[in-house]
Amino acid sequence: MVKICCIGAGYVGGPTMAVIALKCPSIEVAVVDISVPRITAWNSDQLPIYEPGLEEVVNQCRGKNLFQHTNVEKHVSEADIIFVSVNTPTKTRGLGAGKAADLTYWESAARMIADVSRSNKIVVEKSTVPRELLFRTFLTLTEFSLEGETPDGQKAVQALKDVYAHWVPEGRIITTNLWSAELSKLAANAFLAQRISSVNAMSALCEATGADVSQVSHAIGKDTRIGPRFLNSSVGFGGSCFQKDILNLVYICECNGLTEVANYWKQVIKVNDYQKNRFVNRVVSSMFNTVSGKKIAVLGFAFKKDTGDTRETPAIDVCKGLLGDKARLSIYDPQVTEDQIQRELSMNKYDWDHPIHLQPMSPATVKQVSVVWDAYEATKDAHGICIVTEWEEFKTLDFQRIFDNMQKPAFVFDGRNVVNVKKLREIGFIVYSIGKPLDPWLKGMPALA
Ligand SMILES: NC(=O)c1ccc[n+]([C@@H]2O[C@H](COP(=O)([O-])OP(=O)(O)OC[C@H]3O[C@@H](n4cnc5c(N)ncnc54)[C@H](O)[C@@H]3O)[C@@H](O)[C@H]2O)c1
Ligand SMILES: O=c1ccn([C@@H]2O[C@H](COP(=O)(O)OP(=O)(O)O[C@H]3O[C@H](CO)[C@@H](O)[C@H](O)[C@H]3O)[C@@H](O)[C@H]2O)c(=O)[nH]1
Repeated sequence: MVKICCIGAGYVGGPTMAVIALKCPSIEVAVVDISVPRITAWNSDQLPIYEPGLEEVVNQCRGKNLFQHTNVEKHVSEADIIFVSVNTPTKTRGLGAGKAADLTYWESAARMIADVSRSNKIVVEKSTVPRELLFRTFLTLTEFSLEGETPDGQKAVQALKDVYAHWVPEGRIITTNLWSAELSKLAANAFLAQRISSVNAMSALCEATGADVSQVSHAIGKDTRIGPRFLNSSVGFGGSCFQKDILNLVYICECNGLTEVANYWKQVIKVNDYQKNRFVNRVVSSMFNTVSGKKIAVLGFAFKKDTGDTRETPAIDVCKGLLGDKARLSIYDPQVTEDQIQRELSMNKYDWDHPIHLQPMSPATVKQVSVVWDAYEATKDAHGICIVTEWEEFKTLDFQRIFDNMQKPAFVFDGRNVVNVKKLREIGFIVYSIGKPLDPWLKGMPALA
């Protein structure tokens, strides 16, 4: 039986291995991690990650051909194929700070593989690691063959293809050289993020002119060369990948002396920051230029719907912006705990990407923030509502009931275009919906970042 071991039981390692186990009953999959709480959670009914369908997949395979362990060395030494999916945060200090990947965790995993391996191993890199470093680290630590060019390398490529061929059609498994693979990954995310920054840049222009960004997206999406997907204007993109991958791309460009290319991609992040600032400024300027002491309900904290993941979520910047203006926040998200929200709001930029067990145990609680388990509780007596994540349940809230229980004038700031603006205005709300024609109240209150 082929044995796969995955180092890192996080957002990538956990679900990827669950799918491999499901699709390949003939392969034994061990997921290992240095974090005891994370492994304990994977072995419990409360998985450490929320994703629709994940629990069902794990339940089907756990104990059969899918196992989660903390004994990292044992399972690495027994495996034929080792996936590395440890975290590679953005460096916070030193060379490449704010751009390059911090490879501390990755290097320790690589050293451990070299230490415990007594037979040939295929190492599959899932972490975002610059190929030069990968190459050098393994070359110096082991007798290592890289790329598909050598006969051993070809065998490794075939073994990996055989795993994916269990469910991916042959024609869709692409093999490339290492630089192409690395740049493809970074470019895919950079292109997607650029698309969102483009539509978000249009949203500002729509507000200034009276156009409706949803209509513009719909119209341009009809052109098959553009396509309709990934054109939803928002308060900004988040998630663990887009910003980090663009920063990596920028770093590679700069290392190659390509300043103009680096600046082009940097602009995607700048527009994303602009969009988050613009949203906060709209809130503050609409509410008589001050939110000091006012209760603001924040609906949604995850970086997108259907996940409890809060890494780089725009909610962090929105909340910090409002807290900076001394607002009191009441936050509700169906999948994010109070501890997680408090942790995010008290953490420095980039610290989030370190494993949770290496973060401060009890982060300082942000006193102006309360976290509640119900949208009605969050909005009770609030002066304004900010919708930051597009959870389906926010579309079907009883807004009349919410309006009746709020301070007046009652404001809704929809950062995800989920509410029915017309209906809410009829109820009596003053509504701002990103990229939509402005409420008469908001006209003449320009919110520039
Ligand atoms: N999140 C995504 O969708 C995504 C997609 C593609 C690639 N990536 C890349 O994959 C990597 C992992 O991302 P993630 O989102 O799963 O991160 P994560 O923080 O959720 O998980 C990483 C895990 O690795 C563990 N770990 C760290 N060092 C270890 C070691 N030496 N031995 C054993 N375990 C160790 C940590 O405890 C943590 O549980 C990152 O480099 C990321 O950039 C992420
Ligand atoms: O029209 C859109 C689509 C997305 N978003 C936002 O963009 C961010 C990223 O969304 P999405 O790409 O769906 O989530 P990720 O899980 O970050 O997935 C991205 O990053 C992964 C890790 O690299 C890749 O595997 C995926 O292909 C890539 O889409 C989120 O904040 C979304 O709310 C928008 O604002 N408007």
